[in-house]
Amino acid sequence: MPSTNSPLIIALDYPALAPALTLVDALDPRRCRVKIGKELFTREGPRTIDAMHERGFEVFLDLKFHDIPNTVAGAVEAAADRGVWMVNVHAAGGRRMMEASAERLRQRGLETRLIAVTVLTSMTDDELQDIGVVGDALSQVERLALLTRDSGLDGVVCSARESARLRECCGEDFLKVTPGIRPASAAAGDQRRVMTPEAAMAAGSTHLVIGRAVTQAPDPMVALAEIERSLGLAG
Ligand SMILES: O=C(O)c1cc(=O)[nH]c(=O)n1[C@@H]1O[C@H](COP(=O)(O)O)[C@@H](O)[C@H]1O
Repeated sequence: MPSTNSPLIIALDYPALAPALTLVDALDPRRCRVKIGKELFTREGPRTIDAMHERGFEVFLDLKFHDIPNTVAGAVEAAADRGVWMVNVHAAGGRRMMEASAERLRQRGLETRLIAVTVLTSMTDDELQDIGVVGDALSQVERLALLTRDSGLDGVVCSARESARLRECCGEDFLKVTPGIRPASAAAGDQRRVMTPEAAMAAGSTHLVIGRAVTQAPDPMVALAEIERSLGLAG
């Protein structure tokens, strides 16, 4: 499978495989990776992963596992056995859950990257208070990122607004996968902690997850090319 140096991950949030393939067949696996999330996976299952691999794309399986250690380690192992490039869990599942998952991949010699969601990019400081979190999003993300790093994972999902802080406390190599990416002209929708692609890369994000700004654009390929141009990536 050809690997790509592009930081771009296109979120295939579609209700069926057919429209996802329509987009993917216009994309180039040397220019981006793709993300399969809860909606597409629940409707169409593991064949979605195989369809992307057949087309040469590396896959981020975004199912955000959050359960007891034994269950999550088994789910992470199952994802890795399907050959995905990256899989995620919720850092709120705690140290033992994350350690068990990372250890399972190591024992099996599986190279799938394992990352943890810190604070969802749709959440605000007020919403964190509602669920009993003391402190703002930035300090909660930092706390969970350090826990994730100490549990032996490869990185986190966070908003780009936290990338600069995490670069300082967790280093350049620790993956900072950032959704909530919005070109200046795009609507935020349900996202709250958003940033433009250029600002996110400058802040230290290692990967940008981009969904509706491309998939819902009048011409997705024009929208993607514009993002690549803004980042100085060869189109
Ligand atoms: O883990 C994720 O990918 C994720 C974490 C997070 O905190 N926020 C977030 O938006 N995501 C995902 O990233 C994608 C963002 O999509 P857009 O808002 O359309 O760009 C969706 O597929 C979300 O499920």
